[in-house]
Amino acid sequence: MGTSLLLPIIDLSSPEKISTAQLIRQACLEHGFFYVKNHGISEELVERVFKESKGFFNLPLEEKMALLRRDLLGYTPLYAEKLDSSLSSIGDSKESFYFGSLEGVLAQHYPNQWPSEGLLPSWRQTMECYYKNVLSVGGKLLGLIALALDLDEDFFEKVGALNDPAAVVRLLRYPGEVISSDVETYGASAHSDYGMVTLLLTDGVPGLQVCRDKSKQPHIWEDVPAIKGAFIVNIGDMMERWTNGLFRSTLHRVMPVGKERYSVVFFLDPNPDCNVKCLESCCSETCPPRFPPILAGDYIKERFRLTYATS
Ligand SMILES: O=C(O)CCC(=O)C(=O)O
Ligand SMILES: [Fe+2]
Repeated sequence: MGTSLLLPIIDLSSPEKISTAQLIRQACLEHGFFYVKNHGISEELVERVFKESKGFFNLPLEEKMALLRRDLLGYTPLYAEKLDSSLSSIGDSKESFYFGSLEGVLAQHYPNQWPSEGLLPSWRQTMECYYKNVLSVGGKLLGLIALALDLDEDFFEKVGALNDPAAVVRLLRYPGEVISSDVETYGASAHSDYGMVTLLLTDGVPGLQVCRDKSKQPHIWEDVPAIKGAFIVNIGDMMERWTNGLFRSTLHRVMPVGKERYSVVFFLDPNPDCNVKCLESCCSETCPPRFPPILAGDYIKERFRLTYATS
């Protein structure tokens, strides 16, 4: 493994919103990655989520295949996805399960697929509870990110991003053993996340690495160790577009370390009808917008198409 990166730690319970927002600003300018502690989600709930996730991935393959991903939600088997579509290797060495909105228009259009209660009796209840909790943490964080950009705290509500947001939990399992192949395989190949902000929990097994300067070759990869109880948070590409590249959506990947690894990712993406366009405070005559305005739904659709096109 490479060198470990000491990322800033944000205390979400701090009553000092302005100074917390300042710390977030610094973290987003420098790394696009930071830790969030004291977020209010109990350790007990997190343990239950990991336990239920293991229960699901331990099911026979045919049970998991019965929940194969449809309209973005459900099970993706090993090697189904290639996050770095430029690679010639087989897909990434991981299996996953996505679930999303519990209520609202998106929940109606994209209904969740749940494992049967007969197989995993407390699964749905645990996952729904986690979804509600992590969505609330994500909303709080976006308020601070808005403050960090000198915007009103409810900016992302006002532009419609959080009105029925496209928020998704993704359970991941990386197998310990990797198939032998002539080309290098990854747990998750190099990518940046697509949305606004991502909140990640891992079981402590290493493997996550970030590349702080994607424009510099060769890429330099640094390890991001887990901190027990804290989220690893990173900025996504749509936030980078909103901020004209001021807030960084940092390249990251998961390397296989010869040990099974579980993680739980929460992607907080804007409502599909939200128009993501450069913030006025982030552009000027000398620094014009680098990205044209785009509807969040169109942007996400295209990114998913590229990720799954080559599998
Ligand atoms: O599993 C991890 O630690 C990171 C996963 C990730 O980056 C992703 O799914 O976008
Ligand atoms: Fe990611």
